[in-house]
Amino acid sequence: MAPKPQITKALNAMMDIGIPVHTTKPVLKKLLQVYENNWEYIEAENYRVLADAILDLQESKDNDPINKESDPLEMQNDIDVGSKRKVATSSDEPENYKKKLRTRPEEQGPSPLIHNSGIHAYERQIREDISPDLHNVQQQVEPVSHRTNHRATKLPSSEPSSAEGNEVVPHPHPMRSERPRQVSSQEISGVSRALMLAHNSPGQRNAESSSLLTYRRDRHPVNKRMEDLVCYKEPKVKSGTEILTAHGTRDYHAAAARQIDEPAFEVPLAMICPPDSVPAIDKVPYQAPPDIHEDIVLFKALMGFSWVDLPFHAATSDAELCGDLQAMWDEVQLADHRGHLCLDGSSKQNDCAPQTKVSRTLATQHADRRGKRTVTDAVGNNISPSNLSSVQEKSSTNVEIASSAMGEVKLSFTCDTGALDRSDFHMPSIEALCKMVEDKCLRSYKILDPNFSLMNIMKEMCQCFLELGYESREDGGENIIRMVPSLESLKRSGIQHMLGSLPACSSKGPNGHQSNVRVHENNENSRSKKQIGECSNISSRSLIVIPQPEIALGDLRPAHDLNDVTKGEERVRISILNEVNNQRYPPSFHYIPHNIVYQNAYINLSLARIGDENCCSDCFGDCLAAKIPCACARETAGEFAYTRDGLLRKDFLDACIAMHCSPQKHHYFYCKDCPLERTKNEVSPDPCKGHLLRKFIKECWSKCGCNKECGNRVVQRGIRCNLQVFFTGQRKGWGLRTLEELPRGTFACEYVGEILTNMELYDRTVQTTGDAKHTYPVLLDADWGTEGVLKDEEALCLDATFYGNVARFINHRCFDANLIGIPVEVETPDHHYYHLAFFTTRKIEALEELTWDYGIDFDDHTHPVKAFKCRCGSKFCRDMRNVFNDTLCYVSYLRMWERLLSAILVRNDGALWSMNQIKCISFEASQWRSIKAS
Ligand SMILES: C[S@@+](CC[C@H](N)C(=O)[O-])C[C@H]1O[C@@H](n2cnc3c(N)ncnc32)[C@H](O)[C@@H]1O
Repeated sequence: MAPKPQITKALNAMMDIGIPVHTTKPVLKKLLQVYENNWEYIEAENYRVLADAILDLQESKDNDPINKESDPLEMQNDIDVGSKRKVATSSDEPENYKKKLRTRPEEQGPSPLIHNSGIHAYERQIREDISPDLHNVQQQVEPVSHRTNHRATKLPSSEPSSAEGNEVVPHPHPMRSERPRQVSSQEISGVSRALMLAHNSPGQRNAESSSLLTYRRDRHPVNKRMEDLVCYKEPKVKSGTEILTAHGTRDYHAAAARQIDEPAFEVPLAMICPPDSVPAIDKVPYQAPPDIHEDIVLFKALMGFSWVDLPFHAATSDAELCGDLQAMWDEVQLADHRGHLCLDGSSKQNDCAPQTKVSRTLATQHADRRGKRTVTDAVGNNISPSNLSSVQEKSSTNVEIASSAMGEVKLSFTCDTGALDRSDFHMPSIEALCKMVEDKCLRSYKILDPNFSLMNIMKEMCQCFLELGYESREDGGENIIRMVPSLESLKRSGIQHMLGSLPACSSKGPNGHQSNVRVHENNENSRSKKQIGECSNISSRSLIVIPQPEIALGDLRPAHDLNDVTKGEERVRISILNEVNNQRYPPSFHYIPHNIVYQNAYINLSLARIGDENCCSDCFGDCLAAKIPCACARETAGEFAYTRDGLLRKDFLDACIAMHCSPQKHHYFYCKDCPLERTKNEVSPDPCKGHLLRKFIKECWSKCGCNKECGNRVVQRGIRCNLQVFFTGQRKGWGLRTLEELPRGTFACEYVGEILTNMELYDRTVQTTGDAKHTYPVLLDADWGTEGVLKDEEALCLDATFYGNVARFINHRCFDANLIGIPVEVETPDHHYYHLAFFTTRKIEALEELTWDYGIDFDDHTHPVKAFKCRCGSKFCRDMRNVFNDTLCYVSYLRMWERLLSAILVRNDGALWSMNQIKCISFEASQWRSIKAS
């Protein structure tokens, strides 16, 4: 009579691998008879003999049609476990066991439901309930109370079964010569070995698996949890197609069963080499070595689940999971004493890609055993192309999802992407892959169409994988990994269009079949990249689905050409660069090199209006070369504004700067009937608040006799500096900078935009939201004071919000900006309309941001354009919201109010100061304050 604990242990060991008590018991009984109760044989290698015997028996029974109807196991399956018999009679048990032993998915139909939770409960219960009576098991013959149908079950066997009918012929211990039948270790089936390794009890497990077991049971109880998995869908296996099955802990049965009647080799799609896509490295016809399935089975048994079954627990962070997977992987490598190629020296790419490693290793050890030449994969592991080529070209897209009562969710997918048959593919890093997917998808989900589906995201991810893989790399291209061309065309969905990931029409893949998968445009014009740039301010984590039926095609266009925002409209290229964040593009707008009239603006360009006094028709060549300045210099007091070097004359520039910086010194003028105030209140407009009087430059033009290269034609020749649009990172958005040193007085660019009337601007400002806040319109009011009463269509302004040039990127700076806007008369002698040209107020270093003073009154809350909070950083900043941060300035400001208050009191005539007067005092005070502060 065997001691009780030995029976319990044996039953538990079999339970651990899914063999129920009622199946184990009769076999165990037989074994004990054969071995004359010598437990040493039975316990050896974690009950290998017992497991083999059970499986062999089942195999022989399946092959014996006569005995199928009278299964001795069935006859004995209901073993008395004393008063707690209910465990063995659980209705779940036989069915579950049968399902566990199901082999190929084909046999199960497309989407069978496998309820394994019952098994788990059963096992747990058995452990608790095994009766003390069990030690008598081999002497007892139990009545049949419960029949289990194992007929559909197909159990694997590594060697021809020696069972005769129902007779159990155990495998003897391989290490003992006196055993009844010697079996070499090579003959041990993969299944048996896997069972042994996976289920060594702590006291018995050998060095191979002990650490793994420790990991599985102690460090990470995932395997236990995985027993609760309920598979909702299993992958469809296409004829001749190898897939990775994902059936949790019981997969070794399927793999082992496949071993019997069909060649199987499980590798992820990413590792599959099409037969003819790999150069003639290995032309020897490939024969699957007999032990490849052992590897698969062994690995799965060790891991407790196949690589696609890695459990994801809600409470497990990515980093933890990666760490766990890495640990598992290390265990597996340790456990595999045959010294397969492992990931020594692997790159960081592998840190979070255990599935790839696993499959690679299976492939590589497989290839190595055959002693054939191999190719290396992206991390330097050898891969036999012929091994991989045994997998068919075509496969499908599959998603599996499983969850347990404990709240775990398992998601795995195999996505065929219709990859191109190219040899330049390399394995991208998981980090790069994730980032690309995030960029492509998540950040772009400002709006999702109703057809959005997770499947599309997965396909997108696979496509990103490919795109990264085919991008140029720096490692010399030694690692060759091929992809299997797609079987199915990916169905186009609205989201893919929205994301810019697909072209308007589908394309044909190299293998001829239609593929909607876009081959990534690896240039700055990529639609997806445009989307990224436009939407990057959207949180990458917030997926808010807003159904929107139609997306205009124009939305898919890149916002700008990053190499040249001018689209070739200027003589120079002006690039766009963001070194601060991932917002690739500035807001979209139409680049125009010259002003255009929006609608009602009146500009009289007739040549007839230009009299002789307003041009130099007698001049020839370069007017600046003439001894006497021509008529065109009359505007600037008989001297040209420009030097022979094309710079602004110093005294002219100084005067302009002085007028700008000290407007209170009589440089303001007041309209009798201010167009600006009229727009605000047509019926009873406020008095004019004043406009800054400015000096004009007059350039020679078409009616002049000089040539185009005349020194008095600077602004009209356009931009010549090397400029760049860049992201400031100072909460000012984009800005403009120079890439070269600019001397003082250099013409940088003109402010170009739509020419609007004041009324039009007012309407637009009131109505427009969104992008409008990104620009700041300019009043062409430099000469309103001398023009008398301007009609509405003559009171003009420029708005570069929708149409504009590079000047729309120039940010504001109070007082000490490095650019100054100077009115330039070119085509018209009157000053209703003029060009606003920016000149440098000082020498500007390369890479310095260009700024100009918009002339904003930050205290004027009646202005149609609401002032932004100034972040110019100037110590002369006029924005009081900044000023109040400075204690000294605050005190000064208080003093100013004290002065103002006393002035009011002194007047004592009952009259209040006008707003203009107050502002004037305020202005002076702020200047004084600034000086004190500095
Ligand atoms: C002509 S645009 C300049 C380009 C703009 N930064 C962009 O990203 O497109 C004017 C707008 O830039 C921003 N801006 C310009 N200067 C600024 C400053 N000193 N502080 C804060 N924002 C500024 C304001 O939003 C303003 O309406």
